Amino acid sequence: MKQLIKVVLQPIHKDATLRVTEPRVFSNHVAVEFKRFEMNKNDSYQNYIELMAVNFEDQTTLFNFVVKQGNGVKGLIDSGMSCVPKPFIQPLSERIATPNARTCEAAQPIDLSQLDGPHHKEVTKQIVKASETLGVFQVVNHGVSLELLELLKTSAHEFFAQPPEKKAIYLKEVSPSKLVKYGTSFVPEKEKAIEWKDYVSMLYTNDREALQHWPRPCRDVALEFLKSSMEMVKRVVEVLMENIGVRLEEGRMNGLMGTKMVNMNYYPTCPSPELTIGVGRHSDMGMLTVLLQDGIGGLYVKLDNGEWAEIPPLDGALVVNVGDTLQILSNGRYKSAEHRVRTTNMGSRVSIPIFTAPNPSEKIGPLPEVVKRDGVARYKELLFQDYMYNFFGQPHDGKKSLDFARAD
Ligand SMILES: O=C(O)CCC(=O)C(=O)O
Ligand SMILES: [Fe+2]
Repeated sequence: MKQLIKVVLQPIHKDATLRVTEPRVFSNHVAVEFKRFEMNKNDSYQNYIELMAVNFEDQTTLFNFVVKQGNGVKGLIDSGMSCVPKPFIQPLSERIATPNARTCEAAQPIDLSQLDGPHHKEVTKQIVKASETLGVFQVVNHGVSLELLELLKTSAHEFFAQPPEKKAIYLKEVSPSKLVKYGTSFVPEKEKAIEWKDYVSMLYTNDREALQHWPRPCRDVALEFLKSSMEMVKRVVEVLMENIGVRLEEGRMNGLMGTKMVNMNYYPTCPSPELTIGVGRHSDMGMLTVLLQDGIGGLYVKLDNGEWAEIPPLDGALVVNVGDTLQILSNGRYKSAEHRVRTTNMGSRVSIPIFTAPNPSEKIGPLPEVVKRDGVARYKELLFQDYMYNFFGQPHDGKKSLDFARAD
């Protein structure tokens, strides 16, 4: 909504020029953008300035400010907003009432340096058990340097600390590269309530394109993270495949792991965390996700009994979770993790996931070896691009995404 507000200026001297470009807040719900103003020497000392007022009580204006113009949830908080606006208020069923102190098996990390040594069997067992039950575990000695983990968190903060106009160039409608997308929430146009999260995602094709197109504050560390974790991801997939009697040829393995993407998530501090969510209940669509979270915490996974447990931040550890594709390939033996993120008023949280998924043109469906043993295929065979298209077309809704692939 545009409003004309009259303001009486008392210039310091006759040729005063007012240069205020940052949005400011006059009250809880009005942000004001000043336009450059130059005194007309012939005018009297009293003058008017046209102000553009953004009324955050108007939901369309708020949506445009946050989502369409790319100010993000961070822009809202930076403008002085001290309460949660309506479009972010979750229905009761989705809210996380009290921070749940309960933790789960994933509190005990798996030591990957032991995978190819005398403890191979034991470590394999731990990975398999976690993938068959929770769908998530944490790993240490994963081959990614601890310095890099620190740098990743710093550069995520650096990216989001930039002024909105620097980030908004990567909004999907205008981004100079198809590889990079910046935004807020998951599918904000379709959601009942918007998630309290800004993100930037960087799709990997090759090193040259990553260095050319990924945003400067994070490209080098994000690329290093991707490259130094990929060996570990492939090894974990191999272990899980071996366990179900499957040996993937190199070409098929590369096809199933052909899509790689690094995201940086930013969850601004939230004035009323009990009303919002950082990310709603969902599973990831791909093979495996590797995630670095900072020390703030708030990542929850759903247990078999329907309760939620926190995956506690562990210094130097990475979270690994099973995605829908791996559930489909294994005919349901491995479970994609249903997870969600709570918000907090303790500070802004960052997390950096790497998603691995099949090439769009790759066929996915239960692997023949497993179907033969199970005597039934629980999922259909389909092109990964169809699964992906459906996944990104719906708001987060737990593991409903898998229904798309279920055998009739
Ligand atoms: O921030 C987190 O801890 C999890 C983020 C997540 O689930 C996702 O980006 O898919
Ligand atoms: Fe996720």
